[in-house]
Amino acid sequence: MPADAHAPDETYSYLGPAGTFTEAALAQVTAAQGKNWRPVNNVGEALNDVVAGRSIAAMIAIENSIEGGVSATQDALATIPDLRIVGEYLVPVNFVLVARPGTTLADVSIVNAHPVAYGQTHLWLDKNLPGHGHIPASSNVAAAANLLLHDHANAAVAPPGITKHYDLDVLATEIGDNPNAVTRFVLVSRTVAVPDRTGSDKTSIIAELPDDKAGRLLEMLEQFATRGVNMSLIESRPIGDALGRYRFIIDLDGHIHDERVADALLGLKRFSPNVIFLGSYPRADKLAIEVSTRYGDDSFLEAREWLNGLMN
Ligand SMILES: O=C(O)C(=O)C[C@]1(C(=O)O)C=C[C@@H](O)C=C1
Repeated sequence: MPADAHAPDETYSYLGPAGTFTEAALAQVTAAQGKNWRPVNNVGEALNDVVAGRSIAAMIAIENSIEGGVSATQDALATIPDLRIVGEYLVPVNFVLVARPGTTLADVSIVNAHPVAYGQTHLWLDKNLPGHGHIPASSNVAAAANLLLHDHANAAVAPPGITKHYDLDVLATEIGDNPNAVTRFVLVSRTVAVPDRTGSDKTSIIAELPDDKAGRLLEMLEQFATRGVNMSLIESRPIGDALGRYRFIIDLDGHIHDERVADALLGLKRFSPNVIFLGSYPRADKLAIEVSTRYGDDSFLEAREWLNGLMN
């Protein structure tokens, strides 16, 4: 191996360049400290690094509290096989408007911004820059860096720390539409053994309905409801092969080693033609999952013993 090359199991891919919120999420991963961090241009590239074995894991944004699910991430996780979510991280996000030195707000007609960041700042932009145009960027930091590469835009939506990395003027601070905005990130690796339960876990799955008959979605949700499994997220994404066909991105409270979650997954597997298990992993918010005794492990084990007794 050349002296400057890094071993894949020492490499973590993330949406770059340095200074993105994705990098701030990776900074929360203890195992990644002191390792090689590989900046990439999009979610697909990050996950392909993992699939091809160029990196051990990739940090990717999956949901924003204002903009909702990051569709590129949801679609990639649904279509690239053998991936596992191994951790979840939260990063508060806020934005500044930056421009080349000497620019004033009155000069700004075109704004460069990552689409998710644009979606979180459009109230401010519509109010303060009515009539502005928008050019999408591959990341929040790339939006700012682009200003110094060419003059397609005269301002960019960027993370607050951006002026540490680039010689730009800050035209406005706190331009996020909601000061409490948070982005949820996941660390994704190739299929690995499921980590042990912590008591504060989440299980992510993607499932399709068997057909387009009345009540099918309700039937799928019953698999969780009848086992006392709470969902913390359900979103639909087009499967893409025909109009009106959707897959469902679902987060469940609990771990696949919890009897109620395992039992719900068995029910789901019998019902759905395509279930993808994305992983059981510790929750970023560390909230303890409350389960009534009716749905506790003992309750499932006792019921199974009872049935075994009847059959023997
Ligand atoms: O990590 C960054 O800074 C990004 O530009 C990416 C990203 C995203 O992909 O959703 C992350 C968080 C923000 O909410 C907006 C954009």
